[in-house]
Amino acid sequence: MTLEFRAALAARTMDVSLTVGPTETVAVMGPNGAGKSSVLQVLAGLLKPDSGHATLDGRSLFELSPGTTWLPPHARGLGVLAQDPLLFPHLSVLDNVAFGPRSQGLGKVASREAARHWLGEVGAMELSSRLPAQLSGGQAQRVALARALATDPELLLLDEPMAALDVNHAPFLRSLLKRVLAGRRAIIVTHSVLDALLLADRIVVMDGGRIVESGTTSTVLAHPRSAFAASLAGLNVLQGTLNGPSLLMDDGVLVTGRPSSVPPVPPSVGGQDGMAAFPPSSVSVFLTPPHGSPRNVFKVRVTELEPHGDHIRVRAARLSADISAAATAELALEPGSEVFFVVKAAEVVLYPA
Ligand SMILES: Nc1ncnc2c1ncn2[C@@H]1O[C@H](COP(=O)(O)OP(=O)(O)OP(=O)(O)O)[C@@H](O)[C@H]1O
Repeated sequence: MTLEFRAALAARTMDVSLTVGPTETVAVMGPNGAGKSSVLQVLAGLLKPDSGHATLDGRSLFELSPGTTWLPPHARGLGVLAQDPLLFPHLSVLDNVAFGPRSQGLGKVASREAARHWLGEVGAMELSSRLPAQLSGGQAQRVALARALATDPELLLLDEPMAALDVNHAPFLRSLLKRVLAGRRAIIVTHSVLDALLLADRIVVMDGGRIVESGTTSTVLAHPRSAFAASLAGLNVLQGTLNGPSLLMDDGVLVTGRPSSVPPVPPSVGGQDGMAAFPPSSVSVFLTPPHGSPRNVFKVRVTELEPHGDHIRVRAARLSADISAAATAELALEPGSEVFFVVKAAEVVLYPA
């Protein structure tokens, strides 16, 4: 039993197909304007696509061709938690949470009982009689989570739920979400790799209104295929054609590496599209090309220098190197410098695209 979803909307250049299992949490990630929120809006019934359909455990949420079904938001069996808690300002915390069960036809007493249960689950029982204006941002978000869960939704939609919280409140909500998402079906839009790591079973990367990559969180971070996932994973990633222990890039540069073994990937077939990944910390920077052991040498022009932990990150178009401040000074690096990025073959992991 799953969520099956497909939607295309020309006005937002969106065309997405997505399946989510009964107890799966999927993180939707991608650059600004990729279409992540639009996917949630279509699922929530707030944005109508040109075509597509969605079924939740066999029940149709919408079907735009050939017939037309379009369930209104409240009839979809969803819980929504956005960046803004959007609580009803005139209702107490208890009544905000009781609102959903009450709308589903539960009696007043039973609805309040359910609300108390969920307020207890999110550690907000003592806030029951307050009005939303009397809550901190973190408290309001916890109440909004209780409200989203109180209707026992078949699918929880979370749109950057931690984004508006300060650094002190975010960890608490994150661990709370980890607990409540276990065994539930959820889609979380997030810019945070930490949220994806801790909360999601699978990452879907969107770009330009389409899904460009999808896989278990660990696979996507270990073997990124899109530029966005590579940046999330903090890796340099190059694209080309696999041939034995090397990758031939479109510009004719040959990258030597070792086939990936974790998780197992099929042995590479010559001529197959593939990727080569290596961390910026494995890259050395030279002013002249070095000789010796099997190493990959990329002639590059430095575009940017920026602090990165206790190192300096040297950026050059699609590659980055992390080197010490002393080495940066010794090489007299600055934007525009022509240098050689050097990485040992043993540090480069090759895998199919
Ligand atoms: N209300 C709107 N009306 C028209 N176009 C919109 C509207 N909201 C978003 N868009 C457009 O739809 C596309 C997808 O936007 P969306 O907000 O879904 O992306 P996103 O991945 O959630 O971005 P972000 O990370 O910045 O929130 C973008 O091109 C955006 O400009």
